[in-house]
Amino acid sequence: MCIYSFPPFLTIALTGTPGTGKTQVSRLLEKDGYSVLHLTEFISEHNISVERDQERDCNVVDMDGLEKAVSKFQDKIRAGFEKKIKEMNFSDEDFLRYTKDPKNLPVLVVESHMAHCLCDLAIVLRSHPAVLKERLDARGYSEKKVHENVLSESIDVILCDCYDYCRRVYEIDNSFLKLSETASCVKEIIHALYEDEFLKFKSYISKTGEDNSINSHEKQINLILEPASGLTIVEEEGVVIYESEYDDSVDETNPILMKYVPGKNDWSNLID
Ligand SMILES: Nc1ncnc2c1ncn2[C@@H]1O[C@H](COP(=O)(O)OP(=O)(O)OP(=O)(O)O)[C@@H](O)[C@H]1O
Repeated sequence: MCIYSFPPFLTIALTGTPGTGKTQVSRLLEKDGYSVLHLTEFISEHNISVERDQERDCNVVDMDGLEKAVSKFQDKIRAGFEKKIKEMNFSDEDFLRYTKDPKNLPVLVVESHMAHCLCDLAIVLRSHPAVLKERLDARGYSEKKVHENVLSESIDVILCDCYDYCRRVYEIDNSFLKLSETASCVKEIIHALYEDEFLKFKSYISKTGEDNSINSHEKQINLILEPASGLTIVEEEGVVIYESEYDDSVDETNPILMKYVPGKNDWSNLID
């Protein structure tokens, strides 16, 4: 589920099969000043696991409880950004320049192999199965657990999930990238995505004649953007919420799916 206001606050999933580097890469982002939520830590801090799956050697999570807790956390971070922005009298151009600094970017990166279930935008880290196997073996995982994860990466399980849950999905194959290079790719996508969503929302507002001043936060502006099929629009108190039906009927969902090739992407393709 996502809620739109202007300027947009985006929640972006950094997802991928275990071992693809989400934790390490997100630590690098954090160091640079990006807001990051590490879901696994968040779940244990908030006691959201309901039981232990002994066979799979992992915790079973209460997804409703998790969604509520993340949404509360997201509201807190968003309010912090909005308070800061409100105090400054930016033009749109100045605002975009200001958000080039990660500390000022109204984006929350949620890092976990299930982060995409909570976000409508996703960056998927991918690694060649042979590379992934090496990394997971080095962690001392059981043969069964390594096999399950390598198989899952081979048949695009997380990517397919993203395709169901999210409206925009980006893949980065980091098999032959350094961690810092992977982090640079992620940063480039985050900023391009933010700018694109900002301009798209702005253009919508201009067309509909809504108040387009970025200081008009008191009133959240109605933004009716075309949802990907499979998403329904719900309007609550002037805020538009896109709800995805998380069931088999959404397999016709058509998010933008892009492979990120460092230095080769033409971001004008981002605009749908
Ligand atoms: N180019 C690379 N990109 C990502 N990880 C890399 C790379 N090269 C080596 N690694 C190593 O692979 C491992 C990835 O572990 P990490 O915990 O970040 O993965 P993860 O996707 O967060 O896994 P989990 O979901 O289990 O937390 C680390 O030990 C990291 O140093």
